[in-house]
Amino acid sequence: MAPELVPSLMKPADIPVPANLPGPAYVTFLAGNGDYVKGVVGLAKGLRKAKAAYPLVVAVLPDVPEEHRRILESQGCVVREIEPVYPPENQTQFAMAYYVINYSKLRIWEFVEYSKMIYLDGDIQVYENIDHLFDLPDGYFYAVMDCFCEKTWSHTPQYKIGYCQQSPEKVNWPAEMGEPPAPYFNAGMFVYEPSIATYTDLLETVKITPPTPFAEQDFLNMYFRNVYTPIPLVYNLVLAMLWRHPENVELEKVKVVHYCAAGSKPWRYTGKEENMQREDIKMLVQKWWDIYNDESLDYQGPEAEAVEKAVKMEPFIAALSEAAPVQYVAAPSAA
Ligand SMILES: O=c1ccn([C@@H]2O[C@H](COP(=O)(O)OP(=O)(O)O[C@H]3O[C@H](CO)[C@H](O)[C@H](O)[C@H]3O)[C@@H](O)[C@H]2O)c(=O)[nH]1
Ligand SMILES: O[C@H]1[C@H](O)[C@@H](O)[C@H](O)[C@@H](O)[C@H]1O
Ligand SMILES: [Mn+2]
Repeated sequence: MAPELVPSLMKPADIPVPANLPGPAYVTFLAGNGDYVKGVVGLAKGLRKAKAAYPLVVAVLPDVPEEHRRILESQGCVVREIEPVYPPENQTQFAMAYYVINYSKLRIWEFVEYSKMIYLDGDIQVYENIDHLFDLPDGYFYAVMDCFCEKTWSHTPQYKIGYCQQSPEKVNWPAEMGEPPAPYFNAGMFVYEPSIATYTDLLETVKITPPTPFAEQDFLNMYFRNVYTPIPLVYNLVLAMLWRHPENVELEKVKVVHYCAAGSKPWRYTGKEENMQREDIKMLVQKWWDIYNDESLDYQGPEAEAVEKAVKMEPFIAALSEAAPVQYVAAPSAA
């Protein structure tokens, strides 16, 4: 086989990562045979619209039907089956039933064929490119701070006294209650590095950690407390922010929307629940549907993708050959 030719003038950072070396990727999680698959299809199309440069991996539990897996693959997703993770035996009653399944998300630390990943819930939509988050320094856990004001938080002291880390000046944390709670992130979106050492330790630690209401979200907050680095809320707009802390939200700057408020999942939206008749909510639900229904955003297959990449490279190659005549060196043959 003839040796491949590569231009010797490429700077190391410009050389595309070879397919067999770990590169960045997006990852989401899918459980069951219900309608969350729609959320993931929407997300795949949203990432395509935002021209994300990296694939979307879907970590699926064994109960995701074959038909849903095929839909995801036909949308260009990489489907990876994971085993469920259960919290310590007979203690699941301490976590909200609805959230128990999310412990399985811990398996995504095992995906070491990727160097860095952005996890996104299936009820998230990406409206603007966020690939730059992959350039954040390694060794930290990046996520957006949560809001404590919705009823889902009613079991906590924060909720009871009306304290929220999003506007700590509104209700001060009383001195007699000790230190205010450490910064707490919403686990619907985060940037992390897969690692077998971390994965093994996460699974060992979860086995000896009593479950708490927000399940893996509480657990991840505890586990990564020393490396947690908040990022701006434009990277995960928890919808309740719109009515709980409107002064903190600049909606036109938001890149990532998390449809987590009760009644806001676009594919289940009826408009009946509290706050669901707000104009901003109706607009965001419509925006989600516009992407979901846009056939031009359907995956066109690997050939179309390769052509698009080649077109993107054209100006770069033209500039290179203008700057200096391209010299080619023989790359070592894989054969
Ligand atoms: O039947 C289901 C339920 C959930 N999911 C997946 O699990 C994710 C989390 O569920 P929700 O988005 O419905 O939950 P919330 O956004 O209200 O939950 C938040 O709190 C949870 C606590 O367990 C998790 O941390 C979750 O990532 C975080 O966004 C979904 O997006 C989806 O990716 C499914 O695939 N099928
Ligand atoms: O992860 C949870 C969930 O998204 C709830 O819907 C929201 O009210 C909470 O703030 C959050 O912590
Ligand atoms: Mn969610």
